[in-house]
Amino acid sequence: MGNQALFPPIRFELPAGQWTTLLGPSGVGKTTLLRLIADLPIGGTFAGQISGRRPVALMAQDPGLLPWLTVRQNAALGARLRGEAIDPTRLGAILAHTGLAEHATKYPAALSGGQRQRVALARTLMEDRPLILLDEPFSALDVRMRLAMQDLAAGLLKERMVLMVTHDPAEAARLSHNIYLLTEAGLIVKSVPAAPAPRPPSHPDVLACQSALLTRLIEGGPA
Ligand SMILES: Nc1ncnc2c1ncn2[C@@H]1O[C@H](COP(=O)(O)OP(=O)(O)OP(=O)(O)O)[C@@H](O)[C@H]1O
Repeated sequence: MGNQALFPPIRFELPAGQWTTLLGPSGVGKTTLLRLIADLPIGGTFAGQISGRRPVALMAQDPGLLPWLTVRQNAALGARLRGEAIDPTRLGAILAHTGLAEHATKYPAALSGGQRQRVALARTLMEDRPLILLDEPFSALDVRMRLAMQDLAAGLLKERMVLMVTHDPAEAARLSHNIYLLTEAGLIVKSVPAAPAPRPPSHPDVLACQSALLTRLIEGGPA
């Protein structure tokens, strides 16, 4: 950004049908990377190449709900903006699975932060896109809800190409097929547990992966 590069040249691939997770210190450029992939403006210039772009759904850090629309209308916003028919069965199921059915007619101002985040998740899950970008999608949720939403997203996005940014090593260890750590020195590939995702949070391999990530994040420093 500005005259200074955020990080040195990096290269990575997003395999289809896999969940790829990006961790790293605050301000290193994770959101910028998502915005680049989504072809959205960034606060600087980009030198590089992104190949094989696909139609994308981005769930940003800020839920970005429209205050004059209800939960139900916000969740279906993508189709509404494109002038497409909304599948009421799919919408009803996603609102039910995200625990929002009873809040469907409320407006964002009447929701908690976690409920707002779930509306943003519901909106992203409603988007039938091959590439899904998630920026700290579960950060505002309590532990039980977080696990439930992780399982829901992992199930609904199984066939998709997913790139998630998170600060939570436990989340990364549970959900990922590939884990990258972005630092000022470059991109570090981390190993993932062998068990199929989503993995139980207390599985020994998940705890070991979580611990290794935590250690690396605490240590910081160059790759
Ligand atoms: N629109 C912008 N204009 C100028 N600089 C920006 C802009 N957006 C982000 N930056 C800067 O670019 C750097 C990377 O920001 P980015 O949001 O990608 O970090 P991040 O790794 O996602 O951080 P966090 O974990 O805190 O969300 C930061 O130093 C930030 O201040």
